Amino acid sequence: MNFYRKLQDSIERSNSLLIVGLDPNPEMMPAVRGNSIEALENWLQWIVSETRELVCAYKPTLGFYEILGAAGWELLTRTIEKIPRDIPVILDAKHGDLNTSTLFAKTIFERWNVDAVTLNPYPGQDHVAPFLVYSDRGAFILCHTSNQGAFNLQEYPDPANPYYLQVVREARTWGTPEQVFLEVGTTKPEVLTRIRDIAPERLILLRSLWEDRSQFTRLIGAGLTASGDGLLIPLPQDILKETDLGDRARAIRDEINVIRAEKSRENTREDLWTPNVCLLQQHPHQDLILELFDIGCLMFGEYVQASGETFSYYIDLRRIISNPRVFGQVIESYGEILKNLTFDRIAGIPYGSLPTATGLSLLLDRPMIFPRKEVKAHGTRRLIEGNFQAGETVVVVDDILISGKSAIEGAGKLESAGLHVQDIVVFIDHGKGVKDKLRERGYHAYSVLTLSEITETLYEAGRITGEQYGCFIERSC
Ligand SMILES: O=c1ccn([C@@H]2O[C@H](COP(=O)(O)O)[C@@H](O)[C@H]2O)c(=O)[nH]1
Repeated sequence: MNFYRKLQDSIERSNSLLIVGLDPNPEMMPAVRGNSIEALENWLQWIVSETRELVCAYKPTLGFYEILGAAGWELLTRTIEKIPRDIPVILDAKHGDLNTSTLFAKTIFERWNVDAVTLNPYPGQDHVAPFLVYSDRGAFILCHTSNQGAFNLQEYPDPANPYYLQVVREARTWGTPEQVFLEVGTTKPEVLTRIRDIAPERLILLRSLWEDRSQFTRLIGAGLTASGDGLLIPLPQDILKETDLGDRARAIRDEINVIRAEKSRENTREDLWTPNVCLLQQHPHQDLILELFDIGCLMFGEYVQASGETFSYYIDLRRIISNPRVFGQVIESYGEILKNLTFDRIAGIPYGSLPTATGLSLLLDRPMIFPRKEVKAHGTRRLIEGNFQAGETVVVVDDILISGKSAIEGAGKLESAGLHVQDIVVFIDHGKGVKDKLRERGYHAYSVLTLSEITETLYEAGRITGEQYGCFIERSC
C-alpha cells in the first residue's frame, strides 16, 4: 500500500488530521525524566502510547537524532520500530543535497523504511527525483516558513507575486498529488489561502501554526480542501510534556473536526447550486484529465488568447511531449476516433500538433504530412511537407478548437494543394458552437474531450475550487 493510501486509512481510523513530532529534544521533555538517551527514548515511547489512537502520522526530525551521534541513529531506528506499522512515518529531513539524495533516499526508505520525507526545494527536481523513484512513498516540499529571516527570499520580488508561490507551482509539476505534497509554515491564513488556491489538490503539512493561537480556526479553514481534508496538523510541542497529553490531543482533534465538518458543509451547500455537476458519474477519461492537470497542461487564471480575448483558462498541450506515459494515453485517445474515419493521410497542424500527428501515424501505421506554418523562401519552398497525391483524403489533427481558425487555415492549405479534408480531430473542444461553424464549412469535427467535461471532472476531484469552476461556467456561457 502506498504512503498516501496508508495515510488516508490512518486518517479515517483515527478520525484525525493530527500528527506528532517525535523528537528527542531534551528542552521539550519533562525535567523529571532526566536527559539521558534512555529517558528520551522512554518519553518518545510514552508519547506514541498516549497518542496512537488520536493521530494519523508521526514525524521524527532527523536533526534531533543526528546531534546525539551514533546513539541517536540507533534511537531513531528503535523509535520508528515502536510506531504501529499502520501509522505512517514522515521523516523530517530537509537537509539533503543533490550529490547525496540518491543514497539518502535509499537509506531512509530501505533501511529505516519510513513512508515519507520532507525536502528542501532549492536543489530542484533533480534532488527530489531519487525520492520519487520509490513510488509507494511520499515527499513534502517546503514552500513557506514562518521564519522572519526568510521573508526577503519568500516574498521576492514583491508580495503580490511572491517566490514561495512559484515554489508551489513548480513542486506541483514534480509528481502526482499522491506522491508530492507541500510543507507550509505560517500563522497567516492569507498565505495558506493563496497556496490552497494554486494547489487545491495537494496535501499540506502545516507548521508553526501554534505561534499565534488566535488565528487557529481561520488558518485551518484556509488550509483544508473543499471536502474538509488535505491538511496535516502537528500537535503543539509544549503539550508533549503534559501528563494529560492524551486528553489534550483528543480535545484538539475534536476542535479541528468541528472546523472540518463546517468546511465540508459549506462545500455541500456550494454543490447544491453548482449547475451541471453530477458527482455520481465518473468520466471515462478521468485519470487522463487529472494527470494533464497535474503536469500543468490545464491552467486556470486570466489568460489572453491569440484572438485578444481573455479566458479564465489556458490549455498547453505542448507539455505532454515531455511525459511519455501521458503522451501515449493522449495519442491512444485520438486513435480511438481516427480508427473509425476514412482517410489516406494524417496532417498535424504546426507546431503543437506535429508530435501528436507523428504519434498517430506510428500508432495506426498511416502516412503523415503537414502544412507549413510559413513557406520558406529557399530550398523546396513547399507549402506541404511529406509525400502525397492530389485527390487524396486527409484527416486534420489539432490540439484545441477555440474559434476554429487554426484548423480552418491548416485545412485550407491542404486543399489548395488538391487534397480533400473531411474530418478534423482535436483533443479539446472549447464548445460555443465551433463544431457547427466547421460543419457549415463542410468539415466534420470530432473531439476527445470538451472543456466542460474537463472542468467538471477537475471540480469533482477537488483539483479546482467551486469558485474556479463557477468562474469558468460564467465565462463560457
Ligand atoms: O488555451 C488555448 C487556446 C489556444 N491555443 C492555441 O490556439 C489554437 C486554437 O485556437 P483557434 O482559435 O481555434 O485557432 C490551437 O491550435 C492552439 O495552438 C492553445 O494552445 N491553448
